[in-house]
Amino acid sequence: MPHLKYFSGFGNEFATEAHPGALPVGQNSPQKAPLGLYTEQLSGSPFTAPRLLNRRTWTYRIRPSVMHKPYERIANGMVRSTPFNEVETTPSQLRWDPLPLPTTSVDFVDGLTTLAGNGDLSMHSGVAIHIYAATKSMTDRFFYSADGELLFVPQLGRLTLHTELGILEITPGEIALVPRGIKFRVELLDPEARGYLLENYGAQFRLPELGAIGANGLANSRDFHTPHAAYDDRDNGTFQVVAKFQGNLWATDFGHSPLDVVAWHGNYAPCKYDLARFNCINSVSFDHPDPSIYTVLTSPSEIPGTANVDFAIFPPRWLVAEHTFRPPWFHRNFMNEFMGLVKGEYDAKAEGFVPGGASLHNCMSGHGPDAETFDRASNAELKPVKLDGTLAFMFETRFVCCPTKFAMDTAARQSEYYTCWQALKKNFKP
Ligand SMILES: O=C(O)Cc1cc(O)ccc1O
Ligand SMILES: [Fe+2]
Repeated sequence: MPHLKYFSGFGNEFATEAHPGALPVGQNSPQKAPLGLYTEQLSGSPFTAPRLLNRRTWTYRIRPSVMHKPYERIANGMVRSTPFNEVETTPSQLRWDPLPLPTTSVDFVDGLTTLAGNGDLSMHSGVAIHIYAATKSMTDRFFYSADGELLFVPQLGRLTLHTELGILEITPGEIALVPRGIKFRVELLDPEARGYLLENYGAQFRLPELGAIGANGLANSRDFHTPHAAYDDRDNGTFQVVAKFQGNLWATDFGHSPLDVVAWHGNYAPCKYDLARFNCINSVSFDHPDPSIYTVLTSPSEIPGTANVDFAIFPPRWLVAEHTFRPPWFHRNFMNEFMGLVKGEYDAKAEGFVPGGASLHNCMSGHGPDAETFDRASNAELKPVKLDGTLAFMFETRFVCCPTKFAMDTAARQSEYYTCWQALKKNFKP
């Protein structure tokens, strides 16, 4: 793989050509596009979206995207979509071990398993939470979701995402965003890959407002990286494109690689971000702040402050709060919390929440530190402590997250999860 080149900045206007002269100058659709290319616009928002939210990219490609046979339904495998009503959603706390890696040769698409979701994709609201687990690269196979944008959170194994607009390499500790509709194939750089994949049916992820924090901090725009144009000029054989459309998988054959964009300009493009760049802000006086302080990206809804989904991380950080119970407090929330762990340990759980695993605490369901953590943190000497070698994250969403039947029935579900709180003692001494 040649050294990959990226632009810096979140949601910027970029212009890139993989071949000199491929990008028209001063206009979008010349009578004849340069180098015999086809012009095609890809809109990620309505044409009339306000400038701040308007997303579109002009592509100059070897063939237009329309050149393919009709799509036909293929099996959905373990992929699920709205309505998430296979089982009645329990108010109980749920937790899972990591899903096992495939023992056979399975690519990213075939290795997708949906754990939970909410909302209504046809109404552009809610999310689906999938786990990917793959042992094989996609070569002549491509995927896109018309249902939502995709947020990759790798936990095991490096990936190369070959997208229509360029190539991104991501490693555990980094994330990638692939906008709705953009085709890609996933190559494995290691023998096995596993991670979390959030499908966001709602408004596109953006950087959160910083309010009193000011002009800098949390995830800084310049640390998001968008690839330069790169094209694949293969037209020997068949190239299967799998579309996720209205909750179902459909497939068709192209006579050429759909990743044939030689040049593009615009602001609707994939990007990646190294979570180690997150400028983490925390209490330097007392008390444990609300986890909104850890928001990397937000997908707002029409109700102020009520995200369709927030992506928050719990990265390595110093804990210095005085006269404070430092781990997360016991709580019951309006919002619904799906958590995953990329590496290390999470400070609210002494055991059982392991890398590749997941937990789900839905609306108003009590949760917080397990008994061992409560005991330890209540008695710990409050010197400065570095929480290191850890990376947990949360998909926090306004709607109850409904587990799939698979998620409830799988042997990976920890049916004894509730016991981690049962040893909490009565300490009340009036
Ligand atoms: O572990 C959790 O439940 C997530 C979480 C973390 C935190 O620091 C405060 C509140 C919260 O819900
Ligand atoms: Fe919580």
